[in-house]
Amino acid sequence: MITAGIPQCVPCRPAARLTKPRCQATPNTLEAPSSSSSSAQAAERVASGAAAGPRPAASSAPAGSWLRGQAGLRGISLGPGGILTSALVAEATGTNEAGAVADGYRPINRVAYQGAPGAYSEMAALKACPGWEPLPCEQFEVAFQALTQWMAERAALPVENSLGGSIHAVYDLLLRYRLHIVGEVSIDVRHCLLALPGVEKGAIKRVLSHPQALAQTDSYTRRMPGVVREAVDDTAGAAKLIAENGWRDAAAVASRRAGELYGLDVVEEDIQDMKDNVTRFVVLSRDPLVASDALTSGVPYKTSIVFSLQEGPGMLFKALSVFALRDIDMTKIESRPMRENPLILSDPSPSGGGTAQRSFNYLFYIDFMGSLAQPQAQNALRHLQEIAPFLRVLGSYPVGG
Ligand SMILES: O=C(O)C(=O)C[C@]1(C(=O)O)C=C[C@@H](O)C=C1
Repeated sequence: MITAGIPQCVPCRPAARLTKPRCQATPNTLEAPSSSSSSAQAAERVASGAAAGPRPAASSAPAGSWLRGQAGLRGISLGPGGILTSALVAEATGTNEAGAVADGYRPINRVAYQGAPGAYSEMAALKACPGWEPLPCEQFEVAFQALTQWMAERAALPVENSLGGSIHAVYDLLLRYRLHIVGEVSIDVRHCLLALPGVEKGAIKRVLSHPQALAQTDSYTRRMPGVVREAVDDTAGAAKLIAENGWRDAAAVASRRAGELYGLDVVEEDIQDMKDNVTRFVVLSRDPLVASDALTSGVPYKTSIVFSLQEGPGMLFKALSVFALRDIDMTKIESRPMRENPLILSDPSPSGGGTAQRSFNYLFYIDFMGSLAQPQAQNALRHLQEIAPFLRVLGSYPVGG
């Protein structure tokens, strides 16, 4: 089963051509479309596969339930934390599930990201969508929900870091939500140790940050005697917590900009374990890019896919050979145990007496150079489909820096 069309893509409205934002939202206020949905538009989107939202239930859901969320859309306040939460999404839309086009909806140039203002993800969001309004979201999934529910037109999510490796939670969400990768950006992550003004390094007993940032500064913080490391939702959120609570025994691992935003001083800069510390983000949209644009744009493209394999010897080798045979350059491979169906039980030995062998059932995520508009990419995916019970194209997009 291929769940995004190969090779044809559903045309989208590219960001560059979006009209002026419908509303000028005041800071901390998020306005969402207020009119009820057009069931015809929604049905068309469901049929085309362009609509976004958690699956598998959505594709078979009656139109009424698909549209349910749109009826209650209205302006909401982001609250004292200034951050969008799952509960606020549900309050604004009546649901966390997939949304659809509301009548009279005009796109708002807003890009969702996970974390508080000052998070590295905010830098990535603004690098991907310069001049757009950034929308801070409490968790990764809230950013997916914000895009699904038309509260944002793009979302920027981290997928891998040069020190910490892949960010698996985002890979899992890419599978659960029917959104499309339309771009990528990388950010140089330069961590600072931030503390309230006047706090000496020796007085710090707790270091707070995002788990990835704690991992990226592991050697540094291990050299701080008696320090306890505490994981929080994001780097900038750690700085904010320290400032709000006046914690003089704590420091945050976060960006210089987070320190400036929340009034913390830089105790030490560039504390990441390796000087080069780069995080790659994908940019998501509800619609895929138009495949044919890749042929005329003259820029190199990348395609991201996810697939499962039949059981049997050499299946992964066969899967990878569909790219090698066509000289297609694979830039990334990642495997994740299938959450829904994680174990394969094989029979005990025929001679009897053995116990069943248990191994993992995997999903494979691959990025390769090339666009879906190119015949060799289409042929490779057709070939892969012969041995992959499940195959989905996550997106075909210009290579970013
Ligand atoms: O906490 C932040 O500032 C984020 O943007 C999240 C995040 C991540 O999830 O990897 C992004 C970049 C850095 O690698 C550290 C943390």
